[in-house]
Amino acid sequence: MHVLEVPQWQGSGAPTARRLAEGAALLAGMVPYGTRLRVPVDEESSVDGIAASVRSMLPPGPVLTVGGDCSVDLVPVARAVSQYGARLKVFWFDAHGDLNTPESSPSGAFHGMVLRTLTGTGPASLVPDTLLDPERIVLAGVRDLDPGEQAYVASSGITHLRDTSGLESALAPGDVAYIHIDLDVLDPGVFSSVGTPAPGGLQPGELLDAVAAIASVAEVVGMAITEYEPSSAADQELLVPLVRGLTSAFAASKKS
Ligand SMILES: NC(=[NH2+])NCCC[C@H](N)C(=O)O
Repeated sequence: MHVLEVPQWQGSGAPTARRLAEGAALLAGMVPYGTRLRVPVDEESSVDGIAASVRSMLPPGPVLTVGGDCSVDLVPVARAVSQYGARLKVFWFDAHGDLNTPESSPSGAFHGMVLRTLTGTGPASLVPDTLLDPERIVLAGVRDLDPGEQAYVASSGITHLRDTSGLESALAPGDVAYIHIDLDVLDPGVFSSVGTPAPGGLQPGELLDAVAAIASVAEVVGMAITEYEPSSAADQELLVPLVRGLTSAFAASKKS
């Protein structure tokens, strides 16, 4: 297993986004195993340029990508789509849908467009060659959708599950899973080190149980943990066992 650290903040519109670089390093340091690779990011870097670096550095096989903002997952998910096609289910654990287009986005920030871009609508330079069928997407814990996103969810065939218990039933026999985690899926009352918090989120145990349930019925072919903006010692302490649990479930997932 490889751990790909992407200290990107350029996809986020949050005023505190610069903290994401430190968050990426802290998250990578919490992963108890794996070979760590770090994508170079600096003041001059663009989302396009970083995506190109991720593409050239992404090792074959299972990769845990740590952000950085949510859009660090563009290339890893796109690769899983091209490898697994209609067998792939993408579980998007997030407070947000990240389903805006450049036209519908209220912020203009790419991290709110990344999942929509994977389905084919987004900044032209970032749309992948092989598109993700919305019917292969499961939104988990998502509770803050902009109007354009609501309309897209209602018309596109995306599965939107507010209750994360039993979400593994979205998997058919033979399916494999990609698990994207934006830490703002957690309730801000228990974890608030994120740039775009939204009330009504999951407890850490609920997130872990849901991920473990997916990993017990399907091969997890990739995972990302994103959007950590370190701002308190208590949040950092909460993440240590959570990251260990999530990555252990990933490593131990059923092999198809
Ligand atoms: N991955 C995230 N934290 N996304 C936040 C997106 C917020 C808002 N929906 C936007 O598009 O600007």
